[in-house]
Amino acid sequence: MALAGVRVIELAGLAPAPFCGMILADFGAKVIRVDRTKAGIPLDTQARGKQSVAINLKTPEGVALLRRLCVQSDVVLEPYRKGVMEKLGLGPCELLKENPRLVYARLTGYGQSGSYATAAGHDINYLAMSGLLSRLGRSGEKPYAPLNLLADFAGGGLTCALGIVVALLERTKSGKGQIIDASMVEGAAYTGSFVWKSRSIGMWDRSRGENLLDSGAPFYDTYQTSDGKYMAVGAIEPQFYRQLLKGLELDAGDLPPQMSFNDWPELRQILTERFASKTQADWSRIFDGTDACVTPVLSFDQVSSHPHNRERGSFMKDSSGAESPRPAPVLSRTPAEPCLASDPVIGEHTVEVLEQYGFTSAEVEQMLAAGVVECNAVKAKL
Ligand SMILES: C[C@H](CCC[C@@H](C)[C@H]1CC[C@H]2[C@@H]3[C@H](O)C[C@@H]4C[C@H](O)CC[C@]4(C)[C@H]3C[C@H](O)[C@]12C)C(=O)SCCNC(=O)CCNC(=O)[C@H](O)C(C)(C)COP(=O)(O)OP(=O)(O)OC[C@H]1O[C@@H](n2cnc3c(N)ncnc32)[C@H](O)[C@@H]1OP(=O)(O)O
Repeated sequence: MALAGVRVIELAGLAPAPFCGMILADFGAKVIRVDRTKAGIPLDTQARGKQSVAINLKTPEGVALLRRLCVQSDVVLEPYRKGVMEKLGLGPCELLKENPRLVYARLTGYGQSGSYATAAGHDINYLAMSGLLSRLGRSGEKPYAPLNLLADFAGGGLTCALGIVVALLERTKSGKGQIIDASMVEGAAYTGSFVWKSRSIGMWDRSRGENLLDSGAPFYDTYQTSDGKYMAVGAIEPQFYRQLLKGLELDAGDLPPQMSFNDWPELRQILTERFASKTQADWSRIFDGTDACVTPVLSFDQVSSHPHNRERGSFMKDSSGAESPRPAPVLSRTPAEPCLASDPVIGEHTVEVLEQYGFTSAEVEQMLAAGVVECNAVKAKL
């Protein structure tokens, strides 16, 4: 796999850093998640392919141990509030001095500088600060955050993974590591570069929810079908819009012009009534194989059995039968090979990993006895 041989130390976090670590693991990196001792139930749902060591970083021995792990690793990924790692004596100055090849990735909401740098926050706050949230939502309604996808995952975990891969690539030339300051505000804003930069061509001149791509246009929206499901319509270009009308058995001559903003409410009403007259399966049969840009809005239950997704194997099952998306994108020679085994329990690999990193059995025993590290066995499932 593309990242085979890359060793990553991921400090356990809430959602974005675990996703970043999972991407690296899916593409072949060896990712070791550092959990707290006495942590209880693991809350990381993005742990695929990782190993877990439990270390008490509130002890000098725990800190010294982590430093030893970082000396022999390529990447450290930390998701804490600014200053937490420095307080522990694990800041980039210390770690890069000991391992100048280390890529030190810091994934935070507000970044490592600026007046909000130390403030707590979550996806919705970062999205708000990026400007994007002000543009999301329907006409006349308040701004609406689309789950925690944009800041935590697109602007956070994914962007940080890009930073890590780029830094690793650069290291092949310079031989040097570097610090990555991944702010979710900036990552989300960067993901939204199209929105930012297409203001210059008037894409967002109207209020929220009244533009071409923000549910303002009736030909770029969702419609309920007679069985309570939905269809997604993205028929922007005139040639595709004509196919939409054809599938709906509507005559362009009886309708207002496609791009007449003032007539959009009337057009939306016509499309709403038409879509409500048949089931989702009926509409799918009508539009499949056309260029009308009309697709069913699939539920999680429907997604993997849809013929297109099934043909590509876009979703996969783990050893417990749970379904999830296959890693993307697909590389032709060295594709991701996601681990299908169950996620690690906290501290499951403590002894194994420490031995791999050169600790003697006596050292490991001593740290276990002193509560510096913890090793937990997987409970058998009956
Ligand atoms: C919207 C998303 C978040 C969604 C996550 C949800 C899935 C979950 C969030 C809450 C969960 C629920 C909750 O826990 C209650 C239930 C618990 C039950 O067990 C299960 C059900 C629950 C309902 C549970 C269910 C779900 O899991 C939840 C709903 C996001 O937006 S995520 C993005 C968040 N932002 C960031 O990541 C930005 C960067 N980070 C930060 O700004 C801060 O870390 C953050 C997130 C604000 C948290 O601040 P906090 O004060 O808690 O921590 P820090 O200041 O960073 O300091 C960390 C301290 O921990 C020490 N430490 C770290 N590792 C170790 C170790 N191995 N050993 C010892 N100590 C360690 C570290 O030294 C720091 O200590 P100090 O404070 O003394 O410096």
